[in-house]
Amino acid sequence: MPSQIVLHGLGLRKSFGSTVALAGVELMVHQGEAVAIMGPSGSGKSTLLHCLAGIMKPDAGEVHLLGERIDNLGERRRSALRRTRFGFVFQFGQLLPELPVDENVALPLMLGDVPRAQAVRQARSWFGPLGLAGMEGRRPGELSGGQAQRVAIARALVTRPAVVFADEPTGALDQATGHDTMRLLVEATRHNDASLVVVTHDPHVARWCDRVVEVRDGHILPTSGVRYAETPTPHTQVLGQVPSVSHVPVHGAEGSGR
Ligand SMILES: Nc1ncnc2c1ncn2[C@@H]1O[C@H](COP(=O)(O)OP(=O)(O)OP(=O)(O)O)[C@@H](O)[C@H]1O
Repeated sequence: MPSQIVLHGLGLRKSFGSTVALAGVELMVHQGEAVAIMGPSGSGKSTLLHCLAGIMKPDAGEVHLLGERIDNLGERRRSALRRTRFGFVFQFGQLLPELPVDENVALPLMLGDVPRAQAVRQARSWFGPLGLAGMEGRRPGELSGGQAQRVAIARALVTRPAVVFADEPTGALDQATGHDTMRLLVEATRHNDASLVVVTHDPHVARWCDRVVEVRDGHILPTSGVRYAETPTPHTQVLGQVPSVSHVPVHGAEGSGR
């Protein structure tokens, strides 16, 4: 069971004009834990993710990463933190269309001053385990939606982040592909001891996670957040054709330190 608290948001409040998006939220995420954030449209899920990830400053409350307060850092330091300690997977991958996909994965390393050849080598080590062998030189437009999301997963993990944030990572995929993508996302983050915070509407996606929290009108429901079901969660089962991630590079292979 994970024990160390990696990410802790407390008393988080955020309004947009008269719209209260977050009305005082507390959420703790433990090391290696996968947490799904669910709730109706407009309930505050993305705002919560953005506040936890340092994309947005809350109006009140605090966010701590491994015990250090991060919400009050200036934009430059929050940007550096997002690049080095966090990984992101969005609904539409958000890969750079003009770059081959190995360079897309290598980009966060290069932005952190890892030499290009080393960054690309490190990036390529993710392709086989994620079922992308042979696709390193393709452009994002030459991939299927599921393949593009696997590239996005590699890009999110290549810097050895403490936490991966995913906002509707399967929202643009059919159900079977979404299922496989979610399985890879959960397995690969866990394999690298990273925590995962995933916003989703889809209960099938949420079932892959260790814990589900329900957001309503800017609050986390007090009844949500039940941990660790007795029954095996789907990530422990053998499912379908997607290659195992047991050989995903642990901590992204050589190079940059946490
Ligand atoms: N930049 C913004 N400007 C104005 N209002 C915003 C902004 N971002 C979010 N909101 C409002 O804050 C509330 C919460 O939005 P948020 O995007 O967090 O909800 P959500 O649960 O992620 O919704 P969805 O599932 O539809 O993506 C909504 O009423 C939304 O309209």
